Amino acid sequence: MRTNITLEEALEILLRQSPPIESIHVPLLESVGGVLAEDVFCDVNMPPFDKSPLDGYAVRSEDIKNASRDEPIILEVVDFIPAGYMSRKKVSQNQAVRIMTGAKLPEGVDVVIRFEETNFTDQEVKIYNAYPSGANISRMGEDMEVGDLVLKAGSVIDAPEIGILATLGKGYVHVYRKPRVAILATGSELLEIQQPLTEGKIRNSNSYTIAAQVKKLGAEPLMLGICDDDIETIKSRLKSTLGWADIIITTGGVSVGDYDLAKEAFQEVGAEILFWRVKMKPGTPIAVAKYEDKLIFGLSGNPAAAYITFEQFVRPIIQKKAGKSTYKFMEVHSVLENEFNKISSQNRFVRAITYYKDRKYYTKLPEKHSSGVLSSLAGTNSLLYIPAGTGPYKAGEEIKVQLLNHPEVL
Ligand SMILES: Nc1nc2c(c(=O)[nH]1)N[C@H]1C(S)=C(S)[C@@H](COP(=O)(O)OP(=O)(O)OC[C@H]3O[C@@H](n4cnc5c(N)ncnc54)[C@H](O)[C@@H]3O)O[C@H]1N2
Ligand code: MOO
Ligand SMILES: [Mg+2]
Repeated sequence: MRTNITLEEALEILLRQSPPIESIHVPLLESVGGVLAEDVFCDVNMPPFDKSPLDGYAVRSEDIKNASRDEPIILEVVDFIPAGYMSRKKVSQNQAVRIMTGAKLPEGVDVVIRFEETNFTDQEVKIYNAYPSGANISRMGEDMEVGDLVLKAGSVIDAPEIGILATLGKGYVHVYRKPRVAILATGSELLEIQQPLTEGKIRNSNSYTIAAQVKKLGAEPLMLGICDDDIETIKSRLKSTLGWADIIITTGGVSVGDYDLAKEAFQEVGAEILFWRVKMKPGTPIAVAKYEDKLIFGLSGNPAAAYITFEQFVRPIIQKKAGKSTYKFMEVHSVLENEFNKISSQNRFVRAITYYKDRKYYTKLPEKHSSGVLSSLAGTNSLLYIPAGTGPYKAGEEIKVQLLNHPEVL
């Protein structure tokens, strides 16, 4: 078992263990928020024909090359084309057709002129300017052409992707199945959230925080509830979900206490511990085990430690298993608004509120930041990363923060 490893080593070990899960075929609209499991190539030119982008007159540039305000050219109007219809006529010398936005251009024309720049009757149209050949025409294939790779496997499906797939006539699409994430809170001090508090006990907040984090990523959480610090109970809960889950997350019981039994339980159900303890605060004692193609994350019981280690380690793995190709947080330079005096011997993540104003990022740190404090995580959207041995940081200093709502390419 590897121990006391760096953040980078931990992430590398985890990413290596996490190929995407299988794909499923779903109706188009059910794929919103999912990850595309296939490259999508264009099999029809868009637009499929040269079309008018304006309501106006389609003409031949040749006929109007001498047009001017003083000496307009008069063309005979030979047809009228609404969108969705086609003209059977070929436009000849000194002729024009009245054409609506989206309609297919008739043969012979090479320019469209908007109504506002003309004067017209039912029979004729006056043109006051010359236009180069090709002016105001949407060319066949200018949006997408047959053979173009329009969407790559690994892209997240949002509204524009749905529109593209619809354009290509795809009623069904291959997406990766949502990762299934089981969540178990260990600790004999824990009560279910509706239970009244009794002496020495606290309510299980971790399972809910983590289920919310899982849901936010579009994965499927399953809360396994709470269980005592008893190895047989922990093992039986793990076994009950090994068949269903792609990822299991436990909280509590990963440090060195007499009742910290998570690691032993992982091993006794047949999982191999990949590492225990990472050089970071909070969440140092994180333990991760592998069982077949599943990962079991043993996160610290301390609420902020569990939250932050989820964001650093579980989140990229859920995203990679979900088929995403982007799973690293966006990091930005920001101006620290209040000082941070603690000098840490460990790499440290500090919860933060970062906002953008007048073309700069600014970051505020809440007063409380210990790993057992949950309340001050509320409203935070970023993490200040403090490498071991650096600091103290003064107000006004430039720092780097991770923005938790902006994953980018690894
Ligand atoms: N002798 C040492 N003691 C500790 C060390 C150490 O290095 N040497 N490390 C400390 C650090 S750092 C952390 S982090 C914690 C990790 O503890 P565990 O993962 O073993 O978690 P527990 O002991 O079970 O609980 C810690 C804390 O969190 C509360 N908790 C647990 N589960 C929940 C839950 N579901 N919802 C809300 N709160 C929960 C629990 O009551 C404890 O207060 O170990 C230090 N000790
Ligand atoms: O590593 Mo421990 O995270 O909470 O202080
Ligand atoms: Mg403990």
